Parts: sequence; C-alpha cells; structure tokens
Amino acid sequence: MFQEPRSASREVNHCGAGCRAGEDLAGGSYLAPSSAASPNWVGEDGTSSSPAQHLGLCQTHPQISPPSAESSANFPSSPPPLLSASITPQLQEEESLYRELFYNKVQDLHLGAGGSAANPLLAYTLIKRLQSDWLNVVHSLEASENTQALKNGYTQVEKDLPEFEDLEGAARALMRLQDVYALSVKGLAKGVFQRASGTHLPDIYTPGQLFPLSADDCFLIGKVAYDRADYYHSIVWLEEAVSLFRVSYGEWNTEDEGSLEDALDYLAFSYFQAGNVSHALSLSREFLHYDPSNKRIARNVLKYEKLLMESPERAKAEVGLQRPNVTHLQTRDLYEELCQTLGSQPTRYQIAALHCSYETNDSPYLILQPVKRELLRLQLYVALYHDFVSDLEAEKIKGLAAPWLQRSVVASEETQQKAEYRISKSAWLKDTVDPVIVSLDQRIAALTGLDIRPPYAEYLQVVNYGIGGHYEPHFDHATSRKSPLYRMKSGNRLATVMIYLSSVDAGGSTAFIYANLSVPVVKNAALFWWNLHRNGAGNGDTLHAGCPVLAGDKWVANKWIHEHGQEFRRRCGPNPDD
Ligand SMILES: O=C(O)CCC(=O)C(=O)O
Ligand SMILES: [Fe+2]
Repeated sequence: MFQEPRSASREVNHCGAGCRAGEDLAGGSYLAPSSAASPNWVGEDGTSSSPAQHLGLCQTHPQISPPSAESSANFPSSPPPLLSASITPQLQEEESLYRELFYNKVQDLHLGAGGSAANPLLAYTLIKRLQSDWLNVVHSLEASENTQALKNGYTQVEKDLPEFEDLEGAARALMRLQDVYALSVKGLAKGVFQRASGTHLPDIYTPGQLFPLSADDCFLIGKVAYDRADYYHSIVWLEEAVSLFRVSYGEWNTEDEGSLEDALDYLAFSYFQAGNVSHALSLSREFLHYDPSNKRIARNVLKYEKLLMESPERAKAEVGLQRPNVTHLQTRDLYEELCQTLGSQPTRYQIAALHCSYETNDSPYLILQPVKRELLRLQLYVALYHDFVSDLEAEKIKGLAAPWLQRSVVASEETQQKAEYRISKSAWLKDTVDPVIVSLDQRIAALTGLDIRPPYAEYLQVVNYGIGGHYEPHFDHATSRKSPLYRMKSGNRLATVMIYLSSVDAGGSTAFIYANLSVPVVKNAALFWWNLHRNGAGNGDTLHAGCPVLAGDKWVANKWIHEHGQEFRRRCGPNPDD
C-alpha cells in the first residue's frame, strides 16, 4: 500500500505550540490519518512510517533556510534588543541579522490587515494569521531567542483567537465560493475574482485592493480538502501551493505551516487517490530531489513505477474528478446559476403585470406613508417592499441581536441541528426588547394584513452571514407533521417577511429556484412571499436559498407568520394553485 502524507489533526496543526525549539519530534503527537483519507496508513510491510520521516507540519527548524542577503536588506527602524555579549563579532553579526529578520516578520504580521475584511481572501488570511501563523512564529526558535514578551503577549490573547475549526471553516468557505461562483483558483491566489475558464461571465467582484494568497495559504486550503478526501479541491489548491512554493524556495518563513516538500507530498498522494499515477510519480520524484533521504516517498516512487510498469495504460488514465456533492442538491446547477447571474431579472421589465406601486393595504397605519412595492413574480407571488425600514432601525436591530448571535440551526425531523447547508449566526428578538421591534411588527401587520401577535407569528429572527455564509435551497414551511415548527400550536408557516438589514459587496442574493428568480440584497427592503397554498399545502415553488456571501457582511431579519389567526385574513380555498 502507498503511504500517504500524515493527515493533519488538530493536534498536529497545533504542534507549532507543542514542538518547542530543540524538542525531539519522534514519538510526538501525530495521530493516525483520517479513515476517510485512507485506511491503509501502515506501510505494505506492516510498519508504519516514523513521524520523523514526515517533513512538515511539525518541523520548524530543519526546513528553515538561512535568510538570504536580499531579504535582510530592509532593516527595521528601531533595533531589537541585544543578545548576550559573550559571542564572537561574526556570530553577533549573524545573530543580529536573524533578529532583524524576525523583527521584520513580526512587523509584517501586524501590517496588511488594514484593508476591508469584506474581502474573502483577506478574511481567510487574517483567520489563518491569527490561528496558525502567529502560533508558529511565537513558538519558533527565533522567537525564543528574541523575546519572552512575545510569547507572554500571545498567551494572553490566545483564548480569543480563532480556533482551527474556524480556519478550516474559512478554507471551506473559500472552496464554496470557488464552486458556486465558478472562480479560478489561480485568480484567487493572485487576489482577483476571475471566472474559471469555460464560463463566459464577467468578474463578479473587483476588490479595491488585492490580497494575494501565499503558498502556505493555498497549501492549507488544499490540506483541508485532502483531510476530507476531497481530491477535486485538494489537487487545484495544492497545485497552486506547489507552484508558489517553487518560486519562493529557500525563503525564510517562520509562520508557514507547510513547505514545498509537504505540498508535493500531499499533491502526489491526492493525484494517486484520484487515479493519476504518473503525476503522483513525477511529483514524488521532485520531492526526492529536495529530500533524497525520505524513505516513505522513496518507497512510494518504487510502487508507482511498479504500478505503471504493470499497467502502462495508467500513465494515460485521466480520471475526471467529480466535485463532491456535499449538499446532495438536485437543484445545484439551477441554484448556482441563479447565484451567479442574478436570475432572469431583466425579463421582468417585459412583463407588464410586474410593476411598482405605492401600497396602503387599506391600513390607516400606511395612509400617510405608503410602502413602495415592486412585484417580482406573480405565479409565485414575490414582492419586494423598498425602504421598509430606515438605516437607523436596521442598525438598531443588528445591535440588539449582535450579543445573542449563535450558530444557526435547521429543523431535522423532530430536532434542531447545525448543518453545513446553513452557515450563519442568528438570534431571536422579542418585541419586549425594544420599541423598534414593536414598531416593526406594526408595520408588518399593516403591510400583510395578517395577525402577527404571538403565537400567530414567531419572534423576529435576525441572521448574520459572514463571508461564504449561505443557506442552501430549502422551504421555510414544515414539510413533515413532526417538525418542531408545530410546537407553537399555531399551524405551519404561512408567509415569510424577510428584511435585508445590510447591503453586501458581492453575492448573497436570495434565489428562488423554481421561479427562476434571484433577488439581490437591497438594504432596508423587505421581501414577502406565501409559503402555503390557500388549501394549506406547502407550495413547492417557494424553494429558495441565500446564496453565499462573496464579499461583505449580510444581515437579514425573518418574520414567519403562521396559519392560525389568519382564518379571516387569508381565506382558504380548495384550488391547489391558489
Ligand atoms: O438570506 C437569504 O437570502 C435567505 C434566508 C432564508 O431563506 C431564511 O433565513 O430562511
Ligand atoms: Fe428561507
């Protein structure tokens, strides 16, 4: 069996902290690889590879090349503290060079975060910097020689820093954006949001400032994919990592988790897993060029060669890698198209019935200030009410919800659970929290003509999506009698009023899959639709989604209005189309 690179566990990723300078790595905290990646971790001969053979995650020192003369040219303005006086002048000079480099490194890690965190690439690198880069720098040999204060400072803030789960989530968010918006990985690594070749769509987002990714940034994304046996993504990201590491080979990068050898190792094994043995072979040979003593890779090379000799057709075999269908979405293509192109918006201007109007809904409350309604679809009734809340109200609502935000859950059978298909945070606000909620409720009641007093409607749910946050196609109404929605004993969710409390820089529109409609985020506007037919059955055409946020911070507020209490307000009818 082939030996794959060690699968990163949380422990391994944290080993920057675990493996202090000079500590023996052998017998350290390596864990067995995830079973998903390969059950065949032990070598063919029954021996497992020694951790010391693995070049990488834990190795801070052997890989670090001495600093090059060029990179030391940029001396800091205030010199770092001096080391002990008992060293020779030449050593002293070298030490000071190292210290200055380290000082520059620390300074660099502080810089560059001033741009807009709305940019997904900046957001990812920031999380990585806080979760992994800093850890590696603080516990590096250079740091221990320089200053204890740096470590103390790190320890103080450590508990507030992102965890590996956050970094992994950020990497997965980038892969989601790559997929849904058909973005080129090469482009992303350069900081631009180009469409992958084969699509004829314009760039979806043009950042004001470019935030390119480093080789190590790409490596980590590839490794996150690899650890999930997702070779479709690991290959492209590790390819990018390898080509960037090749360019910077020999440079001093204390903060890095991986190296060229690591990236080659993971990439080779990803190709092998994907059935491309000849690529696996040439990458492993390149690995041996840099580290001829690695026995595991040497054994793999022999095995790849044997495989290719036994069945030469493998050399040509191009295994078409399938995108992992993590979401099991039957409607994935439709959904993604709507997210990318904002649906078929222009056609609505050609349909006369879709128009804008001022509405009072015969409510005295709205007579002095009618609402601006834009009809978006008729067959499935979807209307957008512009300026439904003011900027002030939106800010107030977000501020009230912010301290209570928690990872959103979805109803699954009888319980509520976190799910990959809904990534956001949410909080529920009762009307007793602040008069702004009371006045919003009044406006919703006036607009819809429905009774929204408890228990006829749920509290206001405020939702915050970070970059890559999304809610894949779903229904708001319950599709099973066992749903927790029925616990309110006021029937199913009859209607949805969803208010956009923010704008976004790119992405994040609300897509109605079967209505071929995608509504861009319009700050302060409220979207309304009926979830149920008049006969009480769920309307399948309401299948809708919150597209991933590509850039920015998206906030919405949901008001779900139930069946009970509306008997005389929305009359029932036998026609299943109504
Ligand atoms: O965020 C969106 O655009 C849709 C949100 C949604 O459908 C929901 O929260 O149920
Ligand atoms: Fe929804």
